[in-house]
Amino acid sequence: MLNFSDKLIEAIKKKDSVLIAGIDTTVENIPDYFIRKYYDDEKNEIENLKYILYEYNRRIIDAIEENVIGVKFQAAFFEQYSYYGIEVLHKLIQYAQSKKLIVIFDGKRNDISSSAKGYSNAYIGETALFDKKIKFFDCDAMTVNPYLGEDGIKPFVEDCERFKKGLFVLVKTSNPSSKDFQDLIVDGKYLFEKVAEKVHEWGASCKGKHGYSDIGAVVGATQPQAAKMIRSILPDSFLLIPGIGVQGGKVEDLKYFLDKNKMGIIVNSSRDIIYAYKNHIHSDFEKSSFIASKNFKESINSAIN
Ligand SMILES: O=C(O)c1cc(=O)[nH]c(=O)n1[C@@H]1O[C@H](COP(=O)(O)O)[C@@H](O)[C@H]1O
Repeated sequence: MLNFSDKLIEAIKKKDSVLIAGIDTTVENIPDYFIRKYYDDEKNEIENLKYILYEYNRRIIDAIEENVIGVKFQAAFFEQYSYYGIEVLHKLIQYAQSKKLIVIFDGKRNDISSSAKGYSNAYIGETALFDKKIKFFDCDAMTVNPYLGEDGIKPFVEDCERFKKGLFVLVKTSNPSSKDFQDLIVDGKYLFEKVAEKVHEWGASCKGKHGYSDIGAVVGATQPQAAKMIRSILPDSFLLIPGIGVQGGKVEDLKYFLDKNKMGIIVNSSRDIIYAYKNHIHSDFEKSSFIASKNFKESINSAIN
């Protein structure tokens, strides 16, 4: 079985893309014509939710799959619909896996180690159930929050080693308030630099055959200055870069995130892809998302090659 970092590298080469589509769909943003077509008055809201939320995202995945290496599912968008949403998430993860896409679970999870282990079991590891061990979600990677420190991260790192999975630790996030804590000075360094140093340490035991670590960092596209500093601390980690487009991150700044081989990045875009129909690219939502993802892939490639 390939390490996560090797899987990423192979997918990037095969598809000539570093693009990840963020599946962050809410029902109110699904086009009216789609809802009118599929809403069944004979069924209740929940049954309609489950069908429409699944079907819209499934079709988006079909439309964009040749332009992206994977999908990132943001848990909040599914959790807001209670366990009905989680059921849809589970089905969509399986669908993306059947298409050989890389699946990232974005829940920014963490807790004390015993609880962190439960999150890790669910999304990248396995859960003991009677006399069996079950891989419930079996995603390729997940996002984690480092605020609790090393003992909260270790259960995830151990599962990465054991199951060849990946982690993306929040190092410098894309939002304006990321400065509140992440830019505090500790021992003469920014706190995000300290976190990056830890990510480097945690990743030392999980390296793939290409020499990249399976423990990566989340660095917002809106943070090119921080990215330069983080890259020097993390020369062989993948950076997951969200925040391009709607949040103000620019494709031209991606060069600051690259490693010495001009690699080591994956770039997420959510709303600009899943709701591309709102930009009137095409009358059909699937074609709109296809065109948006293709344009995105190409503009990223010309900015980083
Ligand atoms: O971990 C993330 O994915 C993440 C970290 C971060 O710093 N900023 C950030 O926007 N994200 C996620 O990336 C996605 C960005 O969505 P768009 O702004 O619509 O492309 C959302 O799912 C966010 O939750």
